[in-house]
Amino acid sequence: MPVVSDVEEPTTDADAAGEGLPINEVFYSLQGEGTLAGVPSVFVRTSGCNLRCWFCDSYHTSWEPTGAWRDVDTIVEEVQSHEQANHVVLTGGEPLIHEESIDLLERLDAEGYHTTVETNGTIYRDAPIDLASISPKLASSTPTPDRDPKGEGEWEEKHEQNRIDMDALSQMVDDYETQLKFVVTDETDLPEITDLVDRVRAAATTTIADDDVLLMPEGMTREQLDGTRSQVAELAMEYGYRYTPRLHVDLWNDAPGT
Ligand SMILES: C[S@@+](CC[C@H](N)C(=O)[O-])C[C@H]1O[C@@H](n2cnc3c(N)ncnc32)[C@H](O)[C@@H]1O
Ligand SMILES: Nc1nc2[nH]cc(C(=O)O)c2c(=O)[nH]1
Ligand code: SF4
Ligand SMILES: [Mg+2]
Repeated sequence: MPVVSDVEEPTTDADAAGEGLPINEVFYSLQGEGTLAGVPSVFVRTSGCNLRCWFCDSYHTSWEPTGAWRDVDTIVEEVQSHEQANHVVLTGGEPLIHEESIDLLERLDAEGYHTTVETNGTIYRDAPIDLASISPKLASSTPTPDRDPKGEGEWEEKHEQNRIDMDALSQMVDDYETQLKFVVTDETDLPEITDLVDRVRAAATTTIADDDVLLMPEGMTREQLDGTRSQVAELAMEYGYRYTPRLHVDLWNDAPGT
């Protein structure tokens, strides 16, 4: 598979290294996260990200971006080959760094699909998105030198500077049906979550209910989730937020294409 040149900044058609989108994988599975967990869905995973979470479970779209450029027609054909699915999840990497994601979402919408976009919430795009599944990144995601999976903390400052964009977040909340899905490492994340939710509520016109706020345990394997899920479930009850499992990890652990 041709390796994608590092895509870290939002692209325009003119900037893009090729026609279409850098695609890491397309696969059919059950939505594993959030309010639509359990729904059969085709996943389209773009490559390239503007952040570097130390725990990123999609290392080959962020720390080592890998994929092949595919045009929108080819991607839509591959989605349609999974005939049972009515739902498509566009994820990454960060899918909204690519302007061409808008074309893909428009085509999928025209074909009648329900679209979910998994996004870190730092880039706003005007597109037919049925569910914006926003996962704002907390301080505990920052790749400090002791937690850097690749180098020695070279991304720490840039990640820290770019992980929250209140304008993009509030515009997304106002324009789309939204869930705010936080990766929780332990109880020390909660004050930052409540503060961030308050700030988005103040900046947006749309009401954000407590059950639109989801706590998801950190962990890319069953073993890691064994160490986080009970505590995160208790925290959801304590704060009145929704708990979301990582159903795909419970079912298939960290198998590729799930
Ligand atoms: C790989 S990201 C791609 C979409 C986008 N870049 C984002 O972060 O939302 C897909 C989802 O996986 C979550 N995620 C990534 N690594 C994780 C981990 N180790 N444990 C739990 N969730 C994780 C992200 O927070 C996000 O909700
Ligand atoms: N089954 C399954 N559900 C998911 N929901 C969000 C995912 C993602 O990586 O964005 C994901 C994923 O990778 N697999
Ligand atoms: S924002 Fe998403 S894709 Fe980017 S590094 Fe973090 S979890 Fe991975
Ligand atoms: Mg995933």
